[in-house]
Parts: sequence; structure tokens; C-alpha cells
Amino acid sequence: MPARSFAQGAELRIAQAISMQAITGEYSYDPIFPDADPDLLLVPDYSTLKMIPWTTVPRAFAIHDCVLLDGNLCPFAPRSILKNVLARYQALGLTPVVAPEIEFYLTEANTDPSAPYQAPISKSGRAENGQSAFSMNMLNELAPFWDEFNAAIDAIGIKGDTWIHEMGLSQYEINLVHGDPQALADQAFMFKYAAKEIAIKHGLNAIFMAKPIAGQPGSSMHLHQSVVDDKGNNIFSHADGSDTERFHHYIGGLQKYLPDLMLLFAPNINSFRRYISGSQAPINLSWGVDNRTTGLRVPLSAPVARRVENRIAGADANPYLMIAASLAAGLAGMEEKLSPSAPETGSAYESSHDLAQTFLAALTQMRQSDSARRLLGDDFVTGFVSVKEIEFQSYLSEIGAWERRFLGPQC
Ligand SMILES: NC(=O)CC[C@H](N)C(=O)O
Repeated sequence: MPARSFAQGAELRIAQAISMQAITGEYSYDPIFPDADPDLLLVPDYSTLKMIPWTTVPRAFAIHDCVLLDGNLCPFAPRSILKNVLARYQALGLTPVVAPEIEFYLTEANTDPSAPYQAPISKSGRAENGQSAFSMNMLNELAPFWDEFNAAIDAIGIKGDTWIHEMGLSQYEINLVHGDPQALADQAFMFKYAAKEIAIKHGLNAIFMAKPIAGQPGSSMHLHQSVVDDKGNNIFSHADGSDTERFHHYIGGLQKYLPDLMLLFAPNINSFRRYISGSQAPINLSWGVDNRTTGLRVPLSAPVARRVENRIAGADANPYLMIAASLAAGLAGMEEKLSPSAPETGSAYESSHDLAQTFLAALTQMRQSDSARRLLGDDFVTGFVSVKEIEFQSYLSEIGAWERRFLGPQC
């Protein structure tokens, strides 16, 4: 059966990949991953089993949980981290509700990494050459891709409620309908996978880098989040529409804890190019009502939909990890009854940065953070920063165009 053999193949490949990481980083000394390089299991979550709509031969996929041989969730796996955070809410009779907004670029297929991404040339021979925010024209020109992509995400149960051309050249945004964080993380993961696969079929690339094109806007994965109690009431708003204290504590938690967790929202060296003053990408964790200059925006809403939109994550973030990190920070804020700063009513770009501005600064901050370890697990933080350190070494080993252009003549 295709479903079974796909699952078995994936189990093997991912278990091998995780074992490879385990023997290269600091945590090769961790008792969970001793030098013996032990096996891990991937257990299919059959509630996620679907036929893949874009393949020409019948294939299925199922998202898996990664478990140790003793049956416990692997403490490094992103889906485990999210499950652990959700269990903490559940123990308090609370259920978080989230909605990610996913931005990405469609480009001509790019097989030369030293060449910049180019806007796609449509079947009519046109390439977009201006920024066409909210325009329908390029959506129509690229209809063969969009028709297949929309049908595919619909078939695998991903519900989008907004679909627009964003500010950048051939940049798009689709917002997912709010719901259960685990389901939405699975959907965001599959959304990116489907877009990339279907784009390749159409001679295009779907690019989820945070800042793929110089001089163009970055791509984000904003996360709207609210919390309901066991009666289904939104705990962030009173019936009269005023904010609850718990809502402000939640925002206080985001402000206190997100800086140490920044590497989960901006997990790549490229991620940090996105946070530019005035670009609609935030530079700090100020909060405000219907204020898109802030990192934490409270959209105008009826009480039932009172929520905060965390605008920090890039489209390159792992959806499981960034949802887990945001929910864990907010929960800690409610537990510790933290107070947020005064709301920003002007431009938050007038205030200074309060987040790490480089990959290495975010990595160092997370590695040294007791609160990151307390919120998401000691093993996870050690493992994650170890992998990121290896990536940084890999980055240093490659010499780029800027260095040749500026330093070659000067040095
Ligand atoms: N829709 C928007 O608010 C634009 C967000 C912007 N592209 C960013 O990178 O954050």
C-alpha cells in the first residue's frame, strides 16, 4: 500500500537524519543520545493521512510523531514541543486558538544559487515589474499554478480565508482559518510543502525565505492567538468588549519571554534581514490596537474574537516551534501575572529594537537562557542551538558576492 511504504520510508530517513544531528553537536554527550547513536521511531498520526493531490501516481502522506524506544515523545521533535505546551494549557482547562498568516514569493525556477530570484514569466509572456499589492492581474496570469494549488490545499483540508497579492514583486499571502494549534501547525507545514512541490510542476519556485529579494519586503508568518476556557468563552475579553486582565498578562508574557526565544521566530541568518524600520516588519515587541508598526498587534474585534497577533515570525520559521514558543510565553505571562508596557498609539518604529538583531546574537541569547529551557525543555534548547551552530559554521565556509564586490577591490 502506498501509504504504508511512504510512512516506513519517512520513518527511516528522518530517524537517520536526527541521529546524524545527534552525533555532531554538543548534545552527543546527552544521555538520551549517547555515542551509540540509538534508534528513534516515527509513529504515523493517521488522523493526518491524506492522498497527495499533486502527484501523477497515487501517493499518500501522514504526519508522524517522533518517539523514543521507551514510547516517550522525542524531546527534540518540533511536534513534541508543541504537544507539551498544549498539555500545559489543557491541565488548566484552557484551549489556545491560533491562525497563521503565510507569506511567500513565487519566482522563476532558480537553479543557480548565485543568481537573484526573478519574478515569474506567465504563459502570456509577461513578468510582473512593479509592486502590485492587492492586484488580481498576476493572480490571473499565474492561474495554472493557483488553480492547482488551491484545489490541492482544499483537498488536504487546509482552509484559507484570505488570499492576496502582497506588497512585494510576485509576493502572496494566504491566511488560514483559526483553530486548534496542532492542526494549524500541521496545515502550515503541509501548506509550504504543497506550494513548493506544485510550483516546481509549473516551472516556478515557491520561496518561504524571510527576505529572499534585496529591496523587496520580507515574508512573515504572523500568528493570531486567543485562549478559550472549558465553556468555550474567549478569556481575553469581557462580555462588554473590554480586555481582561489575563489578556494583558498574556501580552506581558510575550514581551518578557519572546526575546530569549527569538531564534524560533527567526531561525536563519537570512531571517534578520527582514526586520527593517518602516517595512511593516516589526523591530520590537511594543503592542498596540490595530497598529501594524508593533510586534504585537491587537486587531479590532468582537469579544468572541479578541486576540493578539504576534508579527515577529518570518515565513521561514518552523510552524510547530513558533506556535509552541508564542503560546508558552503567553501562558507564562498569565501564570506570573506579568504586566505589558503601555500600548503604542503612534509608530513603534520610533522606539528602539528590543530583539536580537543578528542570528548569532539570538543563538547566544537562547543558549544562555534559563527561561527558554524552562518553557520548552533543556534537551530541546541544547539540541536546537547545537544544530544552528553547525549551520553558522556552514555559512562561514562560503564566500558570497558582497565580499567579492566590496572587499576584493578594497582589501
Ligand atoms: N501583511 C503585512 O503586514 C506585511 C508583513 C511583512 N511582509 C513582514 O515581513 O512582516
